[in-house]
Amino acid sequence: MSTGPATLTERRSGMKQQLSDYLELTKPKIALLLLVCVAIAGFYASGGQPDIFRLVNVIIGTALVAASSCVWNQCLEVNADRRMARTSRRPIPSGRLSRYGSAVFGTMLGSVGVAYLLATVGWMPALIGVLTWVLYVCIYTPMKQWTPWNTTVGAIAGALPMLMGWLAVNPTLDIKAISLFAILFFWQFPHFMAIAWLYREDYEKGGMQMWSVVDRSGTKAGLQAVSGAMALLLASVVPGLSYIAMPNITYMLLSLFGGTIMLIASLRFFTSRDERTARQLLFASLFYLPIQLGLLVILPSGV
Ligand code: HEM
Ligand SMILES: CC(C)=CCC/C(C)=C/CC/C(C)=C/COP(=O)(O)OP(=O)(O)O
Repeated sequence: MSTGPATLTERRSGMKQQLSDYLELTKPKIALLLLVCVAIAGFYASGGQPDIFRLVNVIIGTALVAASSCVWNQCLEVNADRRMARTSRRPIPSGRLSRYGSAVFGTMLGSVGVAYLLATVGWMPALIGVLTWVLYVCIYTPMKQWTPWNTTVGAIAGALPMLMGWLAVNPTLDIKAISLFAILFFWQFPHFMAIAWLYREDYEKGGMQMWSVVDRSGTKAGLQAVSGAMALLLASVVPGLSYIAMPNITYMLLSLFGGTIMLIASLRFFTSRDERTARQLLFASLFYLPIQLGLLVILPSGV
């Protein structure tokens, strides 16, 4: 053990580690996909001709508020995270960052994010940002310990950023805005039921009441995945039903194709309920979403 003063190299690598720990607290991979969703919602809401500054501003503001919510989520879940293998190496449970310092960091991110949204894209996206934060941190996070319905609440929080992207460029929420929200909402059921099954032992150790924990047979998790995938398939077709111009048949056919793959992966998971089909479903969900949303950009349907 070294007792002397830290060398410059040691201090530099300590700082690098701290920076990467703070970054890890913001769950950057989830945030990245979420921001792609926000960007696509904004692009789509503007009929393919967005005010680029508003779009960039809503992405920056949402990134800050979402990062804040993820930091606070980990400040509140430190005891559960410590008990689960998947999360025990996170910066707070492993002791690399303090809970207090992280809470300050999370509060700063959130305050700057809300102020930024207010200043650049107006009160509507800012209000949805605050509501999403409250739903995720104050309701979903503690709810994980009480009831498996937590996922439904988490999925509302996961889908609301779509409306932030939309409202930043278009003040009217129409059927297409609602269908974008619905796509992201229903997508989370196959996405998360696969995860809930893969980590069911971990979740049990952490005291988390997921469907895969309260029903060890996996039937309920499987049913939730299949129901979510069915609703997703229907919701994904809606943006193609243009009521001004012609329905966009290419978009609708490709959406039906993608939705069917998600449904087949969910049905396979439901019938087999094993590691392989759960991993395939998780993998399919992570591929499906950017492709499905990308279709909205490359095959616009007369917003
Ligand atoms: C009920 C809602 C959700 C829950 C409970 C949930 C939970 C999780 C968990 C636990 C993982 C880690 C899986 C692993 O370690 O193998 C994960 C991965 C992932 N999730 Fe979700 N998620 C939800 C919604 C979302 C949303 C809304 C997005 C973005 C639009 C998203 C994007 C991702 C991505 C990109 C990954 C892979 C990256 C990684 O492993 O960290 N998730 N999700
Ligand atoms: C604008 C704003 C506030 C956006 C926030 C949206 C957001 C981060 C949604 C995430 C959805 C979600 C429930 C993820 C899983 O968290 P988890 O706590 O179950 O994951 P974990 O077990 O890995 O911690």
